[in-house]
Amino acid sequence: MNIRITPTRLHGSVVVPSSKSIGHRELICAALAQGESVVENISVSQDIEATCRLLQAFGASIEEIPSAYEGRTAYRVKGGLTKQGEALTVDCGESGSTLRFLIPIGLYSGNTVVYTGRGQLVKRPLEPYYRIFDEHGVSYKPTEGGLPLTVEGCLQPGRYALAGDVSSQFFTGLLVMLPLLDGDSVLESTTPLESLSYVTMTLDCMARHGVDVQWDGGRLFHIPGNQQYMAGTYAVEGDYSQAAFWLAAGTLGHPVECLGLRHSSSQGDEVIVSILQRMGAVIGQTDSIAAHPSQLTGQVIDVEDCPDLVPILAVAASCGQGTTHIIHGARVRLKECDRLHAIATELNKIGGCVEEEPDGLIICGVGALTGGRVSGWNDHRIAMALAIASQRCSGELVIEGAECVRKSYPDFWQDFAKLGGIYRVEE
Ligand SMILES: O=C(O)C1=C[C@@H](OP(=O)(O)O)[C@@H](O)[C@H](O)C1
Ligand SMILES: C=C(OP(=O)(O)O)C(=O)O
Repeated sequence: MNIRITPTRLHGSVVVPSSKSIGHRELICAALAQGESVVENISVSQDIEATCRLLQAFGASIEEIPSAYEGRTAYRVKGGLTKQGEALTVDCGESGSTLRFLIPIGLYSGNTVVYTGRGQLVKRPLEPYYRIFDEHGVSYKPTEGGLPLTVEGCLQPGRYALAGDVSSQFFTGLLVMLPLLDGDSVLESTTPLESLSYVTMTLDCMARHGVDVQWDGGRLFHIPGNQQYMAGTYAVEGDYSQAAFWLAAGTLGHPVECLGLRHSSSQGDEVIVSILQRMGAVIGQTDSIAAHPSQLTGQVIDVEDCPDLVPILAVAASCGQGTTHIIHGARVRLKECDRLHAIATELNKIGGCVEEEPDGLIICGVGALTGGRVSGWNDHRIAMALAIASQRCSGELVIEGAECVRKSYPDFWQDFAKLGGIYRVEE
């Protein structure tokens, strides 16, 4: 599906979807708990559906119940993983989180599991797990280095060491599972741990479910064994990674207000507010967060801890003035597409001036863009960032493959229209 946008300035209020990252974690902790939990205020997306699918295959019961939040879903989750008779084949869709979070849990469930997926997920890195499996006697069989991947065996309490510069998702996967084993474990990052805020978010969620990890902020995590997840009820807060698109829109056009966000969140992407402010944005924070039209100027932006913000930051920087240098973003090449290359290519097609570096971008603010045809690269964050860039285009902008927003934000185009965006769908 292509979307043809007639440039206009967005304005108004939007209730942002609830956090996908917290949603995955809450569903997993609930599925590991004995007893019944309710996970409230879920924004259903393809990635969240993938996590539910896998947890159900591993034996958890997940049932949709009426939500107290308009347009949202609540899930009643009855925990308990069971060994099934035969090998399970599970479809992770395109969700890196689902695959990496649930591989250790699949081992814990005692099943032989064949993990399948689509798009880039088939090739996204899994080597840190392979090294651990080699050291700990777990058998695994990838297909041409990727998915489908068969994993069989079990993990014992012990010492686990893995690189921290590929994806923090491996740490989350192990951190969530190791406390269930019948002895203590130590998890070590052999490099500085990137995307650290996502690990903190994991520990936060585990703590809410009564599970403890000892961590002094360094590279070692001490994980007492024989712990149990407690069931509970939790309503997921708004998603800062998604709010980032609307806040950037507000600085480029007319004021845009985001509702549903929590101040002092465990989400590292909350930093979008201070990054935009540093670029010169006027942002008001009350119960909601509102961005106002502002002249943005170039900055050095370190994205080590907020990789998902890169596409929209590249757009904001292009629409400002001066040079922005995005640094520590090598991992951003390992997402749904090579996001450094994709956003540089597409912005340059429409009058931007973006240069790729091995681990970052140099962006010259050009203020205004031309419009034309761009690709969404089958990557939700590229498509959504380009949609916001349309505000500064002098002519129509066609985004090819715009349906990819379903991965994280199926209502994105509806919200775009609610904020005054004008577009036509071209099949
Ligand atoms: O743990 C999570 O929820 C996520 C971690 C990040 O990945 P990396 O740790 O691979 O950077 C982020 O990019 C992804 O969208 C969600
Ligand atoms: C990279 C993302 O997700 P995942 O790694 O879970 O596929 C994302 O949502 O931008």
